[in-house]
Amino acid sequence: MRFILASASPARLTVLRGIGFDPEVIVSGVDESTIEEESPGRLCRALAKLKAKAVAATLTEDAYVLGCDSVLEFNGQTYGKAEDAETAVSRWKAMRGKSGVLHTGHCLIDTAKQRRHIRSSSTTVHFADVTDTEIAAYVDSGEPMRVAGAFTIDGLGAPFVERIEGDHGTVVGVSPPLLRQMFTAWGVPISSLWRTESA
Ligand SMILES: Nc1nc2c(ncn2[C@H]2C[C@H](O)[C@@H](COP(=O)(O)OP(=O)(O)OP(=O)(O)O)O2)c(=O)[nH]1
Repeated sequence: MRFILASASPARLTVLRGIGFDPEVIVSGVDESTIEEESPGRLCRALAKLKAKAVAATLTEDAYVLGCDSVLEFNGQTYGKAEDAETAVSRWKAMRGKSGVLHTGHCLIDTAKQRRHIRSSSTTVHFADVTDTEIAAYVDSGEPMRVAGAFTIDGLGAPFVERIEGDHGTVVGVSPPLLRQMFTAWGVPISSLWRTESA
């Protein structure tokens, strides 16, 4: 059955290909501002559901559809991407030397059997005590404005993350162990999603 990633995220596509999937990308194009939730867990799950449902509604053939959304919980606030350089600098000056929780919502839809999982995974991220100069250089790279939480764990931001508690994929944007749990709950072995060499 087709596996559709309802996300524009190159990072999510890389993770899914890395675990042997053969995902097709259909970007949902939804307006994320329509969802307001106090808790970061509820927010990322609601946004993941919005994206997956929007794409599933366009399909004429059966498929698994995965929508995701990542947010950073820090100091009691919930953050997405840094909207501009000034915001990224002030966020990093607040985050350095401290920790936050990256929550990634996952909505997995099986259109053939009309079933759905909506779950999120959370990973605590400990930030290095970076200098003003490092923050300026990192923001100048443009990366913090492209990613949830204004940092990456596998890009230019990696040296600025001291350690994590939880799975790595959750920080990048999709959690392989959570995907396994969701498919296993449906009686679908994760290995059945591995692309065959001929594909
Ligand atoms: N490579 C990498 N990307 C990250 C990391 N943390 C967050 N991101 C990226 C993954 C997603 O592209 C983005 C999270 O924003 P969203 O969940 O809103 O997804 P995005 O807007 O990119 O695409 P989508 O809304 O799913 O079509 O940040 C990281 O540690 N590494």
